[in-house]
Formats: sequence, structure tokens, C-alpha cells
Amino acid sequence: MALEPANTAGVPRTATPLLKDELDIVIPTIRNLDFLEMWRPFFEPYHLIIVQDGDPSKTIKVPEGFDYELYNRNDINRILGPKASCISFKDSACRCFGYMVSKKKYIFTIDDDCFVAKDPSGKAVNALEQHIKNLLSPSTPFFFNTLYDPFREGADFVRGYPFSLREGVPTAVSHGLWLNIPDYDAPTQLVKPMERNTRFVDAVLTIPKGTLFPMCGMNLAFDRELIGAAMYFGLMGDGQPIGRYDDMWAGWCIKVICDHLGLGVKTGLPYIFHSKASNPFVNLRKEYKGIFWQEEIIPFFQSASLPKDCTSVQKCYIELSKQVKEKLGKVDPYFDKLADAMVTWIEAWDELNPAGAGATVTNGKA
Ligand SMILES: O=c1ccn([C@@H]2O[C@H](COP(=O)(O)OP(=O)(O)O[C@H]3O[C@@H](CO)[C@H](O)[C@H]3O)[C@@H](O)[C@H]2O)c(=O)[nH]1
Ligand SMILES: [Mn+2]
Repeated sequence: MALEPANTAGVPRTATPLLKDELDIVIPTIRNLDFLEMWRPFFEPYHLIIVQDGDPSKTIKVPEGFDYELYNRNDINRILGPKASCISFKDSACRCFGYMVSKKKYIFTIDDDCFVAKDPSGKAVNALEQHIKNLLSPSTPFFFNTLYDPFREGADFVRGYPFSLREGVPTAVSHGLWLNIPDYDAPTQLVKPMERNTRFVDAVLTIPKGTLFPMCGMNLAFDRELIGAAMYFGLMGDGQPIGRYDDMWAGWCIKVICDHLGLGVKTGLPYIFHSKASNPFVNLRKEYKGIFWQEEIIPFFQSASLPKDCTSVQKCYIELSKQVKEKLGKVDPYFDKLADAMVTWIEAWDELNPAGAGATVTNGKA
């Protein structure tokens, strides 16, 4: 099968866009957003939140017909004041500012070098629609269903699956995958520069409770009301000793909290077509501390436990920040800074999203 993105020129606009007024699409960018042309049939009905990274004086061109709000670094500083210090600069981690200013129940975030994939039949994959299906159907973290997603058309729970567990739990996160350029770390990219992912696996899995996973931010959707306050992408990029661990850090935090709160995380469909391999040498420089730090970070998250009185995402996250400071601060002073930034993030989140504010459907600059 020739590996190429789908041609969506003839694809009709989505007639009934699911969750049209309850979902924002968040895009971190340093370039013009021509990639949206390919996504137009699927994205046009939705509101976009564009987080412009890098030089705020640069103009980002957005194709006609899209409804969006755009925030650059000046906007972030104006809106958050000193708390803007928790939002990364010159790293895709800045995208989490879009999660914070959104007023919608759901978020889908996508990188600007991700295009519409083709399924094995050659049909264009509406990744947004699949993420919404994933989020609106329950997860099964407590007992593994060997026939994959039991709530999918044509599947079910298999024999031996406890009936007491078949209701499942609310799904907080839907983690999509990528054809063509896989999300490999720099060492793997260097060893396998020509490797392309051509395998389209037609499955959605719930990640079992107690299991961590490497969350990639390039094709990701989540229920902002269930887990948004923990979707902080950390301190990365300019002035920081590490990069390209933004989504990983968020993924480890949200999985511990989802496990604690009884929420589900799914991975698998939908696929996007990832078109651009970033420079492995630049990536190695950004990642290298993370590659050895993570040998201490992962055991930390694997053994992290949250007290029963942590009944909200914010309480869980603040408790986690205390444990980061106590247990990872000895690995490197960076984690002290990160723990403080986690608290600042929650303060900023709660300032922009006062409790009980509910999901208002008006769009527009904060
Ligand atoms: O300084 C920057 C660099 C990039 N961006 C925007 O972020 C995304 C991802 O950028 P890119 O596709 O160039 O990088 P990848 O290596 O493929 O990204 C992977 O690393 C992950 C974590 O950083 C990321 O989610 C993965 O896809 C694009 O939209 C750039 O425009 C930025 O905002 N600031
Ligand atoms: Mn990319």
C-alpha cells in the first residue's frame, strides 16, 4: 500500500459534526496553517484555538473559513501575568495554554504536520470523529477484554468477563496513532532513519489500571472537565534542560490520576499521517537528559499513590507536585522548578476556570 495522506478534496463536509459546540481543536504552531485545508471537511465546523509559539510579531496565516482564536506569547503573558512562567516557550508544550483558555468540555490537539490518513480501504480517516467515539464510550481499565473495545459495533465482552465490570468507566483520554513518521525518540530515529509506520491496526484498547504509557501529543483528545486540569505539558524548551518530554510528563501524571479517580485512557484508532521527521540531532539534544532521568521518573510514577481525600483532579495534581518535589527533587533541581510550575499551572487553571463555571459555549479571546 503506497504510504501517502488521503486526498480529501472530494470528501463532503461532515453533515452532523458531533459535539460541534462542546469541543475545541488546539493547535500549537510556529508556521502557517495550510495543513488545515486537508482537514477542512472534518474541522471546519469546529472552533480552533491556535497557540502561536516563538516570535509573537510573526503573522500566522490561517486558511479562510475557519473559526478560531489565536494566542501568541504576548497574549499568554498578558492573560496570565507572572503565572505565564509555567507555560513553555519554543516548544510544542505551549499547547497546554489552549487547554486552559478553552471553555469547552472536550479538547482535540493535533500538530500542524499531521495530515489525514487513509485506512486500508483507501478511505480518508476522520480522526476527530473517532476520538469523539472513543471519548463518548466507556473504558475498561479493571479487566482486559481480549476482543479489544467491547463497545464497538460488532464486538462485545468475551466469555469470562465479569458482568459486574461491564458498565466500564468514563473515558478521560483518547490517544491516537500515526502512519508514516512514527513518534520515535532521537536514538531510535538515528538508528532507523528510513523506517516508516505502514501498519494500520484496526483496534482501540483501554490501557489497564496501574500501567503507564508514553502519551504523544500530536493526535490526542481528552475530556477537559474530567482530566483537563492535569494536562499540564510541563517546563520545556527555551531556558529548560529538557524538551520533547512535555506530552510524556503529562501522560504519566494523567494516568496516575485517572487510575486513582477511576477514569479510563484509550489508545489506538484514529491514525493521522505524520508527514515530517524532525531533526534527530536537535531532538537528541532536547531529549538526552530525559532519556536517563526517565529511569528514575518511571519508578516514581509507578509507585506514586494518592490519598483517598484527593477527590478532585486539582487535589490529585497538587499532591503529585508535592511528591515530585520530595522524591524527584534529589534527581535534579529541575524537578523542584517543575513541581512549583505544576502548582502555578493549577492556580492559573482555577483562575481562568473558576469552580462551577461550567462549560460556556461562547468562543473568543480570553
Ligand atoms: O518550538 C516549537 C516547535 C514546534 N512547535 C509545534 O509543535 C508541533 C510539533 O512540532 P514538530 O512536528 O516539528 O515536532 P515533532 O518532533 O514531530 O513533534 C513531536 O514531539 C512531541 C513533543 O514535543 C510532539 O507533540 C510530537 O509530535 C507542531 O505543530 C509545531 O508547529 C511549537 O509550537 N514550538
Ligand atoms: Mn511532527
